[in-house]
Amino acid sequence: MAVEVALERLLERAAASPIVQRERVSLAQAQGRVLAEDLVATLDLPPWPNSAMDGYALRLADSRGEALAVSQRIFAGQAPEPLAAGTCARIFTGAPIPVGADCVEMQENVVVEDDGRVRFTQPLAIGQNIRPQGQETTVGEQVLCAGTRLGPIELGLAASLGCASLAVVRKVRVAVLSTGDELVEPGQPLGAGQIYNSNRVLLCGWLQRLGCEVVDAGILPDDLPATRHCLAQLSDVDLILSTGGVSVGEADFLGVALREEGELTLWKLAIKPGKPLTFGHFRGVPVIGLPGNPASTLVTFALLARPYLLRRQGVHSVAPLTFKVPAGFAWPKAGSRREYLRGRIENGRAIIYRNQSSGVLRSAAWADGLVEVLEGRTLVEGDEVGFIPLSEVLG
Ligand SMILES: Nc1nc2c(c(=O)[nH]1)N[C@H]1C(S)=C(S)[C@@H](COP(=O)(O)OP(=O)(O)OC[C@H]3O[C@@H](n4cnc5c(N)ncnc54)[C@H](O)[C@@H]3O)O[C@H]1N2
Ligand code: MOO
Ligand SMILES: [Mg+2]
Repeated sequence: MAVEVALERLLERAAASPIVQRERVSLAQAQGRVLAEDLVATLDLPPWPNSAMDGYALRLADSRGEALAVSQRIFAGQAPEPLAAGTCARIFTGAPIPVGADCVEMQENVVVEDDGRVRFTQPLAIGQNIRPQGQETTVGEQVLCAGTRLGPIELGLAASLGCASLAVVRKVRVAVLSTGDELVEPGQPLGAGQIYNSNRVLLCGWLQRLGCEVVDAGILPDDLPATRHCLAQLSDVDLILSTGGVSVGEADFLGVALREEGELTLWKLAIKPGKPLTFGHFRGVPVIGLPGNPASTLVTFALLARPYLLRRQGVHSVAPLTFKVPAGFAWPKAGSRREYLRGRIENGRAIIYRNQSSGVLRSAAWADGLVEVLEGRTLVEGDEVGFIPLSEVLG
């Protein structure tokens, strides 16, 4: 199955079981969460016309070559008096424009005479250097729509409108399960045939950055009854996200358990790394089985599980931006699966890490992005490839 078809199916399933509960959280807690209702402006921004420059506010009609006396000084944070006819006001950036003034001249363009009067030497225009009331938004306007993922910019915008808290979608509860008899947690001694569990910390950290509630379900041995038992225990989560045990080996039991007691919807995608990615349900609970090789885990989480989790929370735009860049490498042999190589941009071209084995997580630590080579494609240097910055998918 092609990657885009698998993604479409996953997103359909996600949209069919949206997280509907919502909660109100402070702006500080809203980082990475998803807005549950439209944010509508309850004030104009700016709330009143204000000066864009340090200078002098005046009524254009008063500047007939005559120098004007300064009748008041207005700083940001002050409420000015109406402007006395035939005078100007000293004004600073961000200060409210006094009633009666219709333009601001920056101080660099005026001559202050010995008696303190101000002469305007340059042509002036009505509205000059004035930021009008409501230029950014007016009361009642929709500023952010429900389903927007909240980052520092959106939260800054909400703060500018005076919001101290926002209604967000409840966190998705995700159980992280590492399967494999060979796995040992860092800090423990390593026995014969064992390796350290790297996927657990990778996924738990990534999910937290995504705004999920992580349930660490630990290490699961390669054993069918244990797999069944473990999946059955995780009945109260929104998603079981496992690694390993999805290929065709005699110790790969996740797919077997799903076939027996649930539903196996997706398996074997035309993606490299990540072919055995598995999606299904166990007694009604959605399960995404990521392949165990760490680079496969990373690629399939970024391109399939992450969009699924965002869509469950009602996010509309879930696909990462892909840039077109010239390849700085040749690809003489076409593959039958779409490849996501760990790479970087150097001198405007995509280059790839020397070892693209799906067991080599170091390739991703070296990389700034995933270089997409379509199935059936060969490349010579300079041909176009896709580039997905890791920063697009890691947050
Ligand atoms: N005969 C075939 N063998 C394999 C196929 C195939 O089509 N036919 N597919 C290969 C591909 S592609 C992949 S990817 C792997 C996926 O295997 P599983 O998802 O079943 O994962 P495991 O076999 O359990 O582990 C694979 C590999 O990753 C290491 N691993 C697992 N979990 C972790 C972890 N938490 N931290 C670090 N490393 C982990 C594990 O030790 C294995 O080396 O199957 C191929 N085989
Ligand atoms: O798909 Mo596997 O992830 O090539 O190694
Ligand atoms: Mg296996």
